[in-house]
Amino acid sequence: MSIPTLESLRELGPQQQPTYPDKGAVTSTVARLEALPPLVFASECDDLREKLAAVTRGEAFLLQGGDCAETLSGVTAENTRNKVRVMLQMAVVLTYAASVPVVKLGRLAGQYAKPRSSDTETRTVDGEKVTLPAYRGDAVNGFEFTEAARVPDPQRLVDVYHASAATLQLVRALVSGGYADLRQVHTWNTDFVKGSPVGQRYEVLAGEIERALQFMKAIGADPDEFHKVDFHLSHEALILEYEHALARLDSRTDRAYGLSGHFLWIGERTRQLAGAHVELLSRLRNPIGVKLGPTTSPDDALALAAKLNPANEPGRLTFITRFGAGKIRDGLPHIVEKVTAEGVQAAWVCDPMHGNTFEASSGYKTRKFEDVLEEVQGFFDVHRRIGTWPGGLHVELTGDDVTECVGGGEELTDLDLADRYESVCDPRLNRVQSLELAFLVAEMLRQA
Ligand SMILES: O=C[C@H](O)[C@H](O)COP(=O)(O)O
Ligand SMILES: C=C(OP(=O)(O)O)C(=O)O
Ligand SMILES: [Mn+2]
Repeated sequence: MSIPTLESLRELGPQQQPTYPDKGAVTSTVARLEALPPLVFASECDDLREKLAAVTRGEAFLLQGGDCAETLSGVTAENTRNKVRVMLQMAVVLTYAASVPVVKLGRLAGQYAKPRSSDTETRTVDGEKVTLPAYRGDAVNGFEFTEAARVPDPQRLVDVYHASAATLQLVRALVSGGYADLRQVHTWNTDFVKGSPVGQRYEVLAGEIERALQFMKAIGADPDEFHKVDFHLSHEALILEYEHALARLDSRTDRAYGLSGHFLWIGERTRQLAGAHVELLSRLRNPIGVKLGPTTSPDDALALAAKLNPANEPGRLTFITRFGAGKIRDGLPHIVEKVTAEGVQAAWVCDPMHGNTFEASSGYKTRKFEDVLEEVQGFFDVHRRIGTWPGGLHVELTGDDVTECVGGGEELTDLDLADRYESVCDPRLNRVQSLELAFLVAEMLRQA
């Protein structure tokens, strides 16, 4: 299938796009991006598609996680390593406690553009109400609350490309250079997390794994799987100029791939069947996802599957449901039932974050750990009742000790949010909360 032109996509009236004041600068940025090499390889996307086919068949579990919004200034070795590390710890917990292979997928190296519910943001500055364009992610404009920062600048797309390349390079080094080797299972448990109750629980599990590895070594078994780990990268394919410029024909097969990341997803606000995002991703060969919120009808899901995966190939399409803790038990079943009854091949993944956001009395956007957990439990219960496989978890998390979501074992409250609230968009689980979630989900998985 050919790649549609950028012009034809723009004619579809895409949602959630920046309004760039300087059209000439957009044209030259797109030309620059088109000339740059792809960030990932088509064969890596194919590998991930195979792994997601195993998820679709109920033979593996997907762990997808990372920031709501990456920032250009956040591209440091420490920040990236911390995110990879918490994902590795969570994956080990899930794999070991539930005996299920875990497919690891970062919301990383490209997650820089944000859809917003309002085009503007109003704050009180020096006693006066000031309204400016909303922050739409570092790919679009600056977070700083000034008129100048909030003007969309296409040059940022090139900055995002280079920041993603740097992140990718570091992730590849961490993954292939020994850091992700299973024999490092103890060394991932460091600093603040190590002393926490969940860190101690992890320590016990890591000890068991180490003994098992020593036993394997003693009997002469040392499979490759202990030394290397697969880790793929994903982001929401939102800004058409960027995604289109990095859509390339694969020389092996002459098929089009979106080579800005391995897995691309379509957000809740841009999943219109006749919209530009669905059109572009329908032409790309990557494994792709679509977020499904509480307004989705079973027919919407079927139509999306028909358009995005006409060959009904397992691994190609992942539905990421994000209903909210109070809606999932009523809203999800009829979608899963109808999609399953029609024989549609799709992986089902739970995003327990985006339906559970609220504003704390302190004004911070937050989520309750208990709501996150309740949505995951609802997701597992629905799939168990229908007999379908709860294929994975999609979470906003960070490897740092932030205070953005309330609750959890540390019992963070509204009053704690100001201590270390660093997200520029949605609140993320911190490292302790992430690990706690992994243990709780492992228990649900064991029962599934
Ligand atoms: O990450 C998702 C969206 O960009 C985010 O939830 C939008 O939040 P808003 O309602 O503050 O715009
Ligand atoms: C924008 C996001 O989610 P959704 O499209 O589900 O609102 C997100 O994943 O950050
Ligand atoms: Mn988000």
